[in-house]
Amino acid sequence: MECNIAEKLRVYFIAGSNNCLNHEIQEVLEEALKGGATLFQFREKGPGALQGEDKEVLARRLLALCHQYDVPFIVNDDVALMLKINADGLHVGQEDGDLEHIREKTKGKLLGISAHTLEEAKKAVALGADYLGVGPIFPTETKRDAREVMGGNVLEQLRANDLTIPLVAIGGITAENAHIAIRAGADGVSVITAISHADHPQQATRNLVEAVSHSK
Ligand SMILES: C=C1C=NC(C(F)(F)F)=NC1=N
Ligand SMILES: [Mg+2]
Repeated sequence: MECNIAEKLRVYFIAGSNNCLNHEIQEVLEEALKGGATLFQFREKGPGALQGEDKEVLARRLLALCHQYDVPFIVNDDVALMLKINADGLHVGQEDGDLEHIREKTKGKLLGISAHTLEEAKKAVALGADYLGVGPIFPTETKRDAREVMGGNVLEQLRANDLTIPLVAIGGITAENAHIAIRAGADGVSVITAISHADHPQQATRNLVEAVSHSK
């Protein structure tokens, strides 16, 4: 991953097959890529999520689509799948099993780790994360076990404590509130619902790209 990671985090679309209501995930992803999404995370979990072979087949198809648009493909949680399909990176939460060796397991790949507090952020930096996912910034319907809503506070606290690692905000983010996360110190925003539930995912993505670039 030669590119500037902070740039890649600008509009980070995250989805699994069960997040896409109006269209198939492949259609939604292609629309998001056309709309300027800079990174994609395959997060196949929760009710109705695919498993095993079906999950791998879908992952391979979406990875190929991302690479047609020169956008890196990140896998959520599933290290084995990430390695098996040679994805571009992995995103894990602090509770996702033994993180002690996660850096060596993901050598040469992009590694994102979730952080909800300054302490968790420092731990993730020590583990060798390339970026941190910080949130939930606003209330979210998507992640059922989300921690308490934080607004821009933790982002500001991380920057005030001289953390310079690339940060992406997550949790209830829309084109209307994205500027709050960027002004608080995030390099970009990640979204599930704002794109996956949109009637027009390409326009929804364009709106997010605009909102982020006008907040810088
Ligand atoms: C729980 C999560 C927190 N942050 C992120 C990301 F935006 F990628 F950093 N992805 C997740 N799945
Ligand atoms: Mg997780």
